[in-house]
Amino acid sequence: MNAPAFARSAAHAPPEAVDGVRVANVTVTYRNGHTALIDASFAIPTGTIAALVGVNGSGKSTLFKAIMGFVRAARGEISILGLPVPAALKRNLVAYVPQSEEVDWTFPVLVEDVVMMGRYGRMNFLRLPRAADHDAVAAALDRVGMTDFRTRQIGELSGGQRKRVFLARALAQDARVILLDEPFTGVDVKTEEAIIELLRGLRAEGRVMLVSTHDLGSIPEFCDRTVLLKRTVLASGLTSDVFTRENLERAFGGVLRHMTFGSGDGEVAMLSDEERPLLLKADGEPAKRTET
Ligand SMILES: Nc1ncnc2c1ncn2[C@@H]1O[C@H](COP(=O)(O)OP(=O)(O)OP(=O)(O)O)[C@@H](O)[C@H]1O
Repeated sequence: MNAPAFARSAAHAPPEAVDGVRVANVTVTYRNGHTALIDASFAIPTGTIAALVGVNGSGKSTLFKAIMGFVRAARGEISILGLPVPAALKRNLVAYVPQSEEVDWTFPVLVEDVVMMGRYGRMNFLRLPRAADHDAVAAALDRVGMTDFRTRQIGELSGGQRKRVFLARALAQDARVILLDEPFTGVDVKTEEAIIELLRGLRAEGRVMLVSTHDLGSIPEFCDRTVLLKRTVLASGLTSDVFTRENLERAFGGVLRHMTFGSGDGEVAMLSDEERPLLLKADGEPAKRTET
């Protein structure tokens, strides 16, 4: 895991290397002619939590859509565990945990039904769940601590509980690659910690989590790798290598609030586009956050 070879760009990785997710020279153009991603390349090994970071409109959702097969790459290739996207989707290898805004919460559906959707890919067209499907749903709900809510309407849950239900859907599917779109928005610190702990457990099982987030401050704590996007991949690799002041300033330009405290060796810069700022020491290394 985390062999130095993976820190190199996908374009330079040896062709025989099988990555969790490998994006090579991908360009995506929407029907209206807008090119949202240009020549994007990176590779993430299995057993990794990777952050996908960039300003609004930098192409994070577009990249997710390309990995999910919702939009086609005009150029380049995406492979998942060494398979092209259609083959990976057919094997139920990829799951998506959506942003809250993408879901119609008034739709009357029970928590256990949402989680059962993760099993659809394994059922025939009648979608009649078998014992194994019910067992997988129960295990997934248990793992995210939502068993007691299984017969509740999804619309009755809090933001953090909804996230956990969609994570349970990905677990019921037994996805090897899980794409999480802003998993911490509207989630309290305790739930965020619980989700991070869960992601660490999934990493230990060799899964890949690609997490789109604006929480710069929490990324060094739980994401081993980072992909910095700005219509293309500005940098990718180990978070400690990618999270430099220079890279972040290139990715965020004037968007970040930027303050400097102290002077000389004790100087700390704060970069933030959200409520959890990233602190950088004078040497450019991320500073440890202390909880208040
Ligand atoms: N269906 C579409 N048709 C045309 N252009 C689109 C479409 N979806 C997104 N875009 C454009 O592509 C660019 C990248 O959008 P994308 O949604 O991937 O950004 P993002 O990084 O996910 O942003 P955010 O942080 O706001 O979610 C934007 O300029 C957006 O306007």
